[in-house]
Amino acid sequence: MKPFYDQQGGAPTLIHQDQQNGASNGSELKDGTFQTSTTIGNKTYVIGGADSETLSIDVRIFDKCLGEWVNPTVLGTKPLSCEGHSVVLLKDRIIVLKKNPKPDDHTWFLEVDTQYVRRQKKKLGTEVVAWSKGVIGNVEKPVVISGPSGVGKGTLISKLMKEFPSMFGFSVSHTTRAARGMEKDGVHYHFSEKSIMEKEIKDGKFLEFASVHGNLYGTSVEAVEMVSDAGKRCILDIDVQGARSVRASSLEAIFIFICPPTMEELERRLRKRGTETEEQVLKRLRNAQAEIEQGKSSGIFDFILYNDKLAECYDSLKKLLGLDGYVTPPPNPAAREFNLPMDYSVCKLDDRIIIYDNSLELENIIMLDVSSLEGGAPGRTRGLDFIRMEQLHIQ
Ligand SMILES: Nc1ncnc2c1ncn2[C@@H]1O[C@H](COP(=O)(O)OP(=O)(O)OP(=O)(O)O)[C@@H](O)[C@H]1O
Ligand SMILES: Nc1nc2c(ncn2[C@@H]2O[C@H](COP(=O)(O)O)[C@@H](O)[C@H]2O)c(=O)[nH]1
Repeated sequence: MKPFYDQQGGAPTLIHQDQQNGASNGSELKDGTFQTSTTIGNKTYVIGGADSETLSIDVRIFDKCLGEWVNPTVLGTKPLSCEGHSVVLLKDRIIVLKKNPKPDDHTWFLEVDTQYVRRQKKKLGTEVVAWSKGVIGNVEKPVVISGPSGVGKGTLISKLMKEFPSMFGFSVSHTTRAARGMEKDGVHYHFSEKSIMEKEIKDGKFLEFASVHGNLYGTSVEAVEMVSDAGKRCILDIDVQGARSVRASSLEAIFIFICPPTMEELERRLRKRGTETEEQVLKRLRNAQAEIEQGKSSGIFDFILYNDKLAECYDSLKKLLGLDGYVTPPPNPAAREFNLPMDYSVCKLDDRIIIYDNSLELENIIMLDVSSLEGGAPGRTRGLDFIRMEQLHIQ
């Protein structure tokens, strides 16, 4: 039996049992809210109730050494509060399985000691936890494309998206630069005010950001996740600084650097495009030299392609993405949904979580395999595998 902590006051109230692996699986409190507690070392993570502003599940920490409650900085998209949930402790994160959930909203992870959380704790100097939504299965790794301005990244990406519309989706970046004539907000970029974008960066909404040619550019977590949630492979068109940040993040991607055949040709393309003032063209060309050096030597990039003849470069790009002659079946979003029963208990066996209801009948027992998780905060946690025990029995 473990103490269960009263949300309101300082005194811990003993109200629940069902202790497994440091996690106590929940109780309804007097005010109708529901909470669970998970103890890791000296800290007890109390998950439950609803944040009155966002209606999301609340997180508080009781620090036994300090003998007091700590309100952590909570990063990531928060799950909406629900009728109840179960928790299971993994090494550095807590799985939160919602009760009576929607088919695509049952599994969440509260990261408490992952690399991302540790980095954020150091940066912010506060207690930090981060939410990450669990997703069944995996999508192919995102593709990061970098290269100097005018080299032809956008042209190559457009060709790819046109030829394989159901396979690729574009990560729409935020930028503080002004829109060009034909550019549409929300399609080419999310054109943002600097102060708003800076606030969102501070709130942890960006996977990466950088000051490029005098403006702020950034990839929001949401931009990448929207593409992945649609079952498509995400393409990011970002500069070398951004690629470096993504390389250091939990997003596993393929990194491709596009080089111009010569600096003269790069200048010719930039001028011919006619979208920049003379001053901006000169600035972009000055930056190009350093970007090419870093692109070739930094070790960030898995592949370097020269965009001399467009058709040849495009063919090479398709080849390295495994698309030469290969017909990929369209994604099936339904395969990434699963229904949990209305009410259930959980227990953990190694890398498997057993989900069962009171009947204990085989047909109502589900196994969640978490041995192949990928990604995580600040994005989704992929690789969930739900298996009905009934299916295993038949095989
Ligand atoms: N292989 C090529 N040969 C000749 N022109 C090209 C080639 N590839 C692209 N272009 C042209 O070069 C110009 C710049 O291309 P694009 O806008 O795709 O560059 P970019 O790398 O996306 O630039 P930015 O980083 O500024 O967005 C465009 O006018 C495009 O039509
Ligand atoms: N680090 C990031 N760089 C980005 C992002 N979106 C675009 N870019 C890069 O900026 C330059 C200039 O783009 P332009 O549209 O103004 O010509 C180019 O190198 C892009 O790759 C981003 O989200 N993050």
